Amino acid sequence: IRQEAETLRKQLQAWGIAYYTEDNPVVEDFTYDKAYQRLVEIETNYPDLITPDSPTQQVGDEVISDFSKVTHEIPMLSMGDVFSEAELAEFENRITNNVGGKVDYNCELKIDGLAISLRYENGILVQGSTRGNGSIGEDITKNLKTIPSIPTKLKRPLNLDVRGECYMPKESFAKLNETREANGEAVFANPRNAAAGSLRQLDPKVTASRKLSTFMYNVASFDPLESRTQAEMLEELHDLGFTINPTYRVANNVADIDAYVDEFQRKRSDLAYGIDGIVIKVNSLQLQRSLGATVKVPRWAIAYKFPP
Ligand SMILES: COc1nc2nc(N)nc(N)c2nc1C
Repeated sequence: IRQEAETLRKQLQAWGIAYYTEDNPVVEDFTYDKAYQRLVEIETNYPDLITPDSPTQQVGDEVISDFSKVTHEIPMLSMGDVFSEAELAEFENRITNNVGGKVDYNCELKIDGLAISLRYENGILVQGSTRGNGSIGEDITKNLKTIPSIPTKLKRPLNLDVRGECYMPKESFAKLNETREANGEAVFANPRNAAAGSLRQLDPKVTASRKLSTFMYNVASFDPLESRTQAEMLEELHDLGFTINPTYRVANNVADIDAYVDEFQRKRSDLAYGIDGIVIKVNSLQLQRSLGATVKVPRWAIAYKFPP
């Protein structure tokens, strides 16, 4: 029993380090939980086997492993997905019927990264967080402040929440995995996991070393902005100091949307970052507001997903 307790302690400690500091779980949560429960069972029956360094004694454990929580005043929505141009036409039909006429759309690349929200007060970055479940995310302000493309001070003293995608460029991803492999560490499966793991680091210096970047695409503003359309909003974000993805394009009909989709399905492998599809949004912000959202997704936007 003493030997079993010792082995369990060593395993849980090694797994805990990989999970909490490398954010790179080397075992399924289930395996970790089973071992943890067995150790608790042994220590309950044989208290003299409890050691101060046992994972069951590290009360601070849950603190270092968890970031403090952030409530999104304006929920961070996800989006409905479509997988064919026929479904895309159905989306456009729904909008036309709902609005009672043809509208313009803004087409944007769907970056394969991690959704983040940046909170500015009087133009100063005061908080940065992950989407989480849409209403409650994790406070990763310190980590986000290490990313060069995120302005800590805006060109205007505005109060706003800006949403966008944090991603790891393909090249940084390849280099990171080369280094990890050379150091005998587990490699990340894809740039999205690498970005997520790098953002959820407890040590901002590790985040800073991962060469992350951002494309911002949405403003949940508390101060009125000038822009009247999605495309103008992207330009306004750019003028405020954010990095936006310049490939966006206004489309007036389904044929133009299909052309954009086909173009970037072809260009996908040449891009410096991963994309998992295209986002098509009603361009008029006033129409976006009047179309509104369901509990989980906006009615005025759809994601056309590429095959993996
Ligand atoms: C309006 O909501 C959204 N807009 C988006 N736009 C782009 N370009 N990429 C996304 N991943 C995205 N995601 C969401 C939830």
